Amino acid sequence: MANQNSLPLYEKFWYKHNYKRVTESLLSVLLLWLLGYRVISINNYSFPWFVAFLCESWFTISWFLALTTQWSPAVTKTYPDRLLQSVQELPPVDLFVTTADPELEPPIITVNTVLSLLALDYPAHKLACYVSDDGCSPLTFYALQEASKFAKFWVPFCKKYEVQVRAPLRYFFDKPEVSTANNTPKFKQEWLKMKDMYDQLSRKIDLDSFTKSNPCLGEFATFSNTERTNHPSIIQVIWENNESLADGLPHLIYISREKRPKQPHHFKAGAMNVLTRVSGLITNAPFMLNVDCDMIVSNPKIVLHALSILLDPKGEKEVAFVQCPQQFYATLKDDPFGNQMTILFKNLAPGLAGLQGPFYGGTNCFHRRKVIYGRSPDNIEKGSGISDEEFKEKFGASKDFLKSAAFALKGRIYSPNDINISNVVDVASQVAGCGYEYGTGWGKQVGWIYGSITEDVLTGLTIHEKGWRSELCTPSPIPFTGFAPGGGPTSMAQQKRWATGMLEIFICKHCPIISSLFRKLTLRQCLAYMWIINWGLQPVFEVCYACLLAYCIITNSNFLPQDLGIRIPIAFFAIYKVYTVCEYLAAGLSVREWWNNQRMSRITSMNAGFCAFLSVLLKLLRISETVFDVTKKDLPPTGNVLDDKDAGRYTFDESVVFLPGTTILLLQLTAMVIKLLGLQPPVPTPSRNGSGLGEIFCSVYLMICYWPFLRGLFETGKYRIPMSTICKAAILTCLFVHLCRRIITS
Ligand SMILES: O=c1ccn([C@@H]2O[C@H](COP(=O)(O)OP(=O)(O)O[C@H]3O[C@H](CO)[C@@H](O)[C@H](O)[C@H]3O)[C@@H](O)[C@H]2O)c(=O)[nH]1
Ligand SMILES: [Mn+2]
Repeated sequence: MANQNSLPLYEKFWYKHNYKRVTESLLSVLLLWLLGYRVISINNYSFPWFVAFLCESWFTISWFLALTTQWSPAVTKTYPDRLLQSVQELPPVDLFVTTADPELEPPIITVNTVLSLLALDYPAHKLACYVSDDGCSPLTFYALQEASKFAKFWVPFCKKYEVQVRAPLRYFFDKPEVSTANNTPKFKQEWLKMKDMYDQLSRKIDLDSFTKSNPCLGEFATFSNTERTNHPSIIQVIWENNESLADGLPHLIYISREKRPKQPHHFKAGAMNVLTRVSGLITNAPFMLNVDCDMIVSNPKIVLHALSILLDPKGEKEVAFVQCPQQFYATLKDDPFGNQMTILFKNLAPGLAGLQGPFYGGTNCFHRRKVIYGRSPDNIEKGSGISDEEFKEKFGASKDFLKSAAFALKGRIYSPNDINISNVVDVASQVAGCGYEYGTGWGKQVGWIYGSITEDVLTGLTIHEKGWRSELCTPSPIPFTGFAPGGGPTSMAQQKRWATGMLEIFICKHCPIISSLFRKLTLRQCLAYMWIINWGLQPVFEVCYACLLAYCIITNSNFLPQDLGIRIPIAFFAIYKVYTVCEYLAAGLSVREWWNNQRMSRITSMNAGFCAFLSVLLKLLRISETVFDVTKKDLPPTGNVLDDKDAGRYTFDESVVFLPGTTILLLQLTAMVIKLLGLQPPVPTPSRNGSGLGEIFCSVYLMICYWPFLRGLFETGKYRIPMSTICKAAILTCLFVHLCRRIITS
C-alpha cells in the first residue's frame, strides 16, 4: 500500500466557468420572472394559464437541478509514475465482462473487449478476466476459447509495438497508428500475420457458420439440453496462468450462472453478483473493473491511473469507486439520433466530480471489493464487528466464500498459491446457483442492488449514501470506447429503460431525498440524483405543455402573455438557443449536431420518457413488471460511415414508444388545419384575446422538432411509422379535439 509521506497520487482541481455561470444565472432570473409574471397578472387567469404555470414551475425546478449539478465542475489528474514508485507490489485486479445475448451482442464484439482487457499494461498474473454469459451460448464460449488462442500472439504483439487500441476490430480498421516502432519491414510482416489470424478468428466465430456445425458435441456437451432461461451453472476455466507469469496471459474464466424459469434473476445486477462471488472464490482481488461487452479499452494504462486514485492515502479512506467516462466509437456524423451525449457528459461528469462524485455508470468503473461487500468509510479501521451467524446471513452459506469475504473485508489479499482454480470450480458453481442468494443480503445490503433496471445508478447511490465519495478518471487517451446504439427503436428502448430505472429508484427506499435526510448523501449530490430521476418525471409536463399548445389553438384561447410580458419567454428562448449553440461550437461540434440534439431531446423525452413514466405507474399498480431489454449492438460498418446516406435516417417499429410522439404531431397538425381553415370558435369571453402568434410559433417549432416523425408519416419500409401506430394516434387526436370542443361549449 502507498507510503503515507509520499506525494499525492492524484489531485483534483476545481475550475471556474464564469461565462457559463453568468448566462445560466440570467436564464434562471428570466424563468423566475416568467413565473412571477404569471402569478401577478390576475386578469389573465384561466385554465391554460394555470396549466402553463404548473408546467413552467416544473421546468424551472429541472433547470435549477441541472444548474447546481454543473455549478462547480472539477477534474482529477492522476500520477501513475508516483504510484509505481510508492507501492512495493501492485494489487490484483479482477476484470468483469457481461454479455447476455449472442444475437443482440455478437460474440466478436465481446471477444474484442476481452482481448483488449487481456492486453492491459499491468502484470498479467495480477489480472483475471471473468466473462458472464447470460445467454448461455456455446458460441460465446467457443469464441472465448478461440480468442484465448489468438491472445497468445496478439498480447505480445501489442506490448512489443506499444499498440494503443488493443482490440483488433479497431486496430485493423481504424487509421493506422503512427509510432517509430511500426515502420520496420519486420513490423509490417507481423502486422499482416496478425491481421490474417484475426480474420480467421472472426470467420470462425460467425453465428451462422457456427450454428451449422452442431455445437453440442465434444467440449460443448455441457451446453446440450440447456435453454437460455433454464440451465445449471456452467463455469469453465478457459485459460489459467499456471506459473503466475507477469508477462503471460491473465486467467480467463467463462461463467453462465444457473437460471430457472420461475426464479427471478435480476438481469445485469444478478450477473454482477455472481461474478463477484465466483471471483471472490478464485482470485478475490481487492479491486474489480467492470465493463459492458462492447466497452473496449482504448488506454492500456488505465488500471494504473485508476489505482492512483484508489491507493492514494486520502483516496483509500474516502473513495469507493473510480468511474471513467463512456464515449462512443465510429459514431455517425453530427449525431443524428442525439445519443452520443457528448455535451451532456462534458457538463455532467465534471459537475458531479465537483460534488460527492460521479454516478456509477454500470461500465468502465473500478470498484473496491470491500465496499461492494457493504463496508462504510467509517468502519474501515474497526473489525467487521458482526457475529458469524450474521455474517452467514448476509453472504450466504458457502464456507469457502465466507472465508474469502472475511479476507476481502479486512482488506487483505487472499494468497491464492494454495488455490488450484480447477478445484474451486465446484464450489463456484454452487455460489453461481440461482438459489444461493435466497434469504441473504445479496442485492439488498451486499453487491449490486436489486429493484431498479438501472442497477448501476442505484448501486452507486447506496454507496454514496454510506458517505463514500467517487472519483472521475479521465486520462488521455480516453480509456474506454463503446458502440452507440442505432437510432430509432434501439435508442428509444434504451432511453425508456434508463428513465424507468430512474423512477424505480425514486420510489424505492433508497430515494435520494430520504438518503439525504437520514443518511450521508450530501444535499447537492441528492439534487444531482434528482436531476437524472427527473428524466422520468419531466416528460409528463412536456407532454402536457405540448397538448396545451394544441388546446389553445383549437379552442382559440391563449396561454402566453399577450402584452409586453411576452418578451420574457422570447428572451429566454433566444438567449438559451444562442447560448447552447455557442457551447457546441466551443466544444468543436457543428450547428447541425446542436440542432439534432435539441430536437432529439424533445423526441426522446416525450416518447421514451413518457412511456417510462407510464410503465412505472403500471408497476406501482402491480399490473406489469419492468424488464431489462438488452440494447442491440451493431458492428461498425466496414465502409465509410460518412458515405452511407441512410445511416442517419430515423427508423420506427411497432413499439408503443412511438405513440405519444405521433399523437402529439397529429395534434399540432390538426390544430394548424383548424387555424388555417378558420374553424376556430369565436373568443369565449369578449374581454380576452384568442390564440395568437405565440401559440402558432410554439406549435410550428414543435413540428420542426418532430421532423423525423413528420417524414415518417410518408416514408416507406422501416422509415415509416407503422400504420397501427398512426391509427391509434389518430383516434387519440380525435378524442382530444372532441374533448376541447366539449369544454368550450359547456
Ligand atoms: O440480463 C442481462 C441484461 C444485460 N446484461 C449486460 O448488461 C450490459 C449492459 O446492457 P446494454 O444493453 O448494453 O445496456 P446499455 O443501456 O447500453 O447500458 C447502460 O445502462 C445499463 C443500465 O440500464 C448499465 O447496466 C450499463 O452498464 C450501461 O452501460 C451488457 O453488457 C449486457 O450484456 C446482462 O449481463 N444480463
Ligand atoms: Mn451498452
